[in-house]
This record gives sequence, structure tokens and C-alpha cells, in this order.
Amino acid sequence: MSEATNIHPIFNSLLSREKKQEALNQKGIVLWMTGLSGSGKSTLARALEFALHDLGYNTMLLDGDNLRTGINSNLGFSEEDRTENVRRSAEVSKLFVSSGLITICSLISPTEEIRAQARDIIGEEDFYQVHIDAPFEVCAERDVKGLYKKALAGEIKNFTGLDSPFEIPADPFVRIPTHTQTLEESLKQLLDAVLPVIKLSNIK
Ligand SMILES: Nc1ncnc2c1ncn2[C@@H]1O[C@H](COP(=O)(O)OS(=O)(=O)O)[C@@H](OP(=O)(O)O)[C@H]1O
Ligand SMILES: Nc1ncnc2c1ncn2[C@@H]1O[C@H](COP(=O)(O)OP(=O)(O)O)[C@@H](O)[C@H]1O
Repeated sequence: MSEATNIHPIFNSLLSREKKQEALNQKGIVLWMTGLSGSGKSTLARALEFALHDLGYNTMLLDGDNLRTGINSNLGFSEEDRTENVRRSAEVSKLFVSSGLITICSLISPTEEIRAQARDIIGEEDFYQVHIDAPFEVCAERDVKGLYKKALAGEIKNFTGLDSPFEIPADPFVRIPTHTQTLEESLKQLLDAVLPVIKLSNIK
């Protein structure tokens, strides 16, 4: 992939990740939130970030829609572009987690292959996959941004779940069924899963 030659990366800064985590009193992880458009990724990611902040944790929120206005602004929704979109987002997540931050990355990331790529970049020990689970019909009914109406009318091509695939993650860290829960219930399920793995005292 790399086209540069004669580069010499320094893998560890003098200040170690462990020192940074100690200062923050937390274990950095990447919470990789995958799910259909309208499943609840952004809503839950934001709610989780506020809840963690209130509990004294330091976080970084990366949202697909937002990344696509900047670092990923040249990418569309072909399989190739989604793969590159996820690759870059995973590389950015890796930088944040190496500073000890709880990094919440919210991207459709539709296939097992694309998510495996993210896991490989970030590293298995830091990668926590969260499936935000709601069926296509529920997401289409919610139609938060009006995209389903347009996609069903043929105005948007390569729409996830319609003419572009979404593969249900086989073995996520946690699966949140937002179609059967209130936001408060979903947030509680997520927090209950996450808090034990970010507490530094549980890791030592
Ligand atoms: N064709 C098509 N399919 C799916 N989604 C579309 C499409 N076109 C635009 N959008 C908007 O882009 C957001 C998804 O971007 P992601 O970067 O998360 O997608 S991906 O991971 O590369 O598959 C997605 O955001 P969410 O609704 O938050 O998922 C949509 O707002
Ligand atoms: N339990 C729940 N968790 C998260 N969102 C929910 C839940 N129940 C209903 N919703 C609603 O579903 C919609 C999800 O939209 P959004 O968060 O933008 O999804 P995505 O980021 O996956 O595209 C919001 O309107 C939200 O209020």
C-alpha cells in the first residue's frame, strides 16, 4: 500500500502509552460501532461519550459522516471506497488509542472483511466491536435523514442494506438491539459492557 521509500518510523514515543493511561486513569480501547444507517450508532456514540465524560473518562468520538467531510472527503460508497474509508478511520483510531483515549468510532463498516481490516490495523487487544442492531425495515421507518426514501426511490445508489451489502457481525463484543430498547436501556447495556474493560484497576 505504501508508496514512500526511505522512511523510518519511530514506533514508541519516549512517553509510553502506559504512562499516558496512568495519567488518565483509564485503559484506552477502540469501540468500533457498526450497523445500518439509522440503527442508532451516532445517537448511542454521543450518549456514551457524555456518560463516560460524566464518569471522568477521556474520549474521542469519530463518526463516519463527520470523517467524510474531512479526511475521507474524496471517498464515495463503492466497495473500494468504503474499504479505504474504514482503513483511514482505523488508522486514526489507532493514533488516539495509543494516547490512552477511549476512542468511539461509528461507521457502517458493512462487511466482515472490512471490519477485520479495522481490527488488524488497530490490533485485536484494543478492538471492541459493537453491533448496533436494528433491522432494515425499522431503520427505513425511522429514516432519520430521509436517505431510505431516496434510496428506495432509486435516487441513491450503493445504499447499505438495499443494493450494497450489510453482513451481520458473527461475534461482536456486544450486540445492542435498538429496535427493542429505549435509548436509556441501550446506553445501560453498552456502559455495563464497557466500564469493566476501561477501568485501569481491573487491568493491572
Ligand atoms: N449509499 C449510502 N449508503 C450508506 N450510507 C450513506 C450512503 N450515502 C450517504 N450515506 C451517509 O453516509 C454515512 C455512512 O458513512 P460511513 O463512512 O459510516 O460508511 S462506510 O463505513 O464507509 O460504509 C451514513 O451515515 P449513518 O446514517 O450515520 O450511518 C449516511 O448518512
Ligand atoms: N435504543 C435506541 N438507541 C439509539 N437510537 C434509538 C434507539 N431507539 C430509537 N432510536 C432512534 O433511532 C435513530 C438512530 O439514528 P442515528 O443515531 O442517526 O443512526 P445511525 O448513526 O446509525 O445512522 C434516532 O432517531 C434515535 O432517536
